[in-house]
Amino acid sequence: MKLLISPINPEEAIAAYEGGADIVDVKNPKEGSLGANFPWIIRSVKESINSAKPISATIGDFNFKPGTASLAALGAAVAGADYIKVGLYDVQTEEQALEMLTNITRSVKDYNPDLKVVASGYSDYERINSINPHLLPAIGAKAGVDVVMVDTGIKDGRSTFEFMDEEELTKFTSAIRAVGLESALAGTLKFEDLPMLKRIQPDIIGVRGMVCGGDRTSCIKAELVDKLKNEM
Ligand SMILES: O=C[C@H](O)COP(=O)(O)O
Repeated sequence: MKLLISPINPEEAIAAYEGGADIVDVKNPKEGSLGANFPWIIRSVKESINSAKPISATIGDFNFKPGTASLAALGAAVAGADYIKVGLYDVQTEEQALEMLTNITRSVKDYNPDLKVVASGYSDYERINSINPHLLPAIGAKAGVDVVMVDTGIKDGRSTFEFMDEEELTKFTSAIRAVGLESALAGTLKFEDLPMLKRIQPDIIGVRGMVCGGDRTSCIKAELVDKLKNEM
């Protein structure tokens, strides 16, 4: 399992890197679960760790706006992101998800075919009226994305494990693997979830709150990233 840590600025990015993050994921929680940060923050995060690790950038919790999302995805790519992550937030149908992901992927890969696109659904999709994440492996494969993920849409302390149990998450990651993509799990993960995560074996786990000491509005602590990396 690779460890993706979500800092909001270069100082936190350095803590994530020093603690042993495998992917440094720039986001802006003020704009939502997968809120986008500014291009200059993405660039300065990349510079702060001397491009020593891949950079991921979220482009937002999106409703059905394929053009806007494609342009945002290109912006993240130009700013230096290696992984471009989109949240299908207010996207309800398979057709909408496919149109979003196909255009975002084209936008990113036309710029640089080596960059990776991450399609994120939400474990709490029912409470945000979004698409069921179990539909995303097939749609993601058809659209040409690289990683399929789940996170929580509402950051109110409830974890992905409250919405999808071990059996369901195992089924989700297996379906992603079966179509040849990488899987990522996130959403208020905690240290005590590690045994279950090890059994599920996603390719990537994504965290913020856990390495801020439990409060995601606080800041990332290198020693907690290090502890997590060791326990993984
Ligand atoms: O991509 C990962 C998310 O930022 C996870 O944040 P969280 O652990 O605070 O839910």
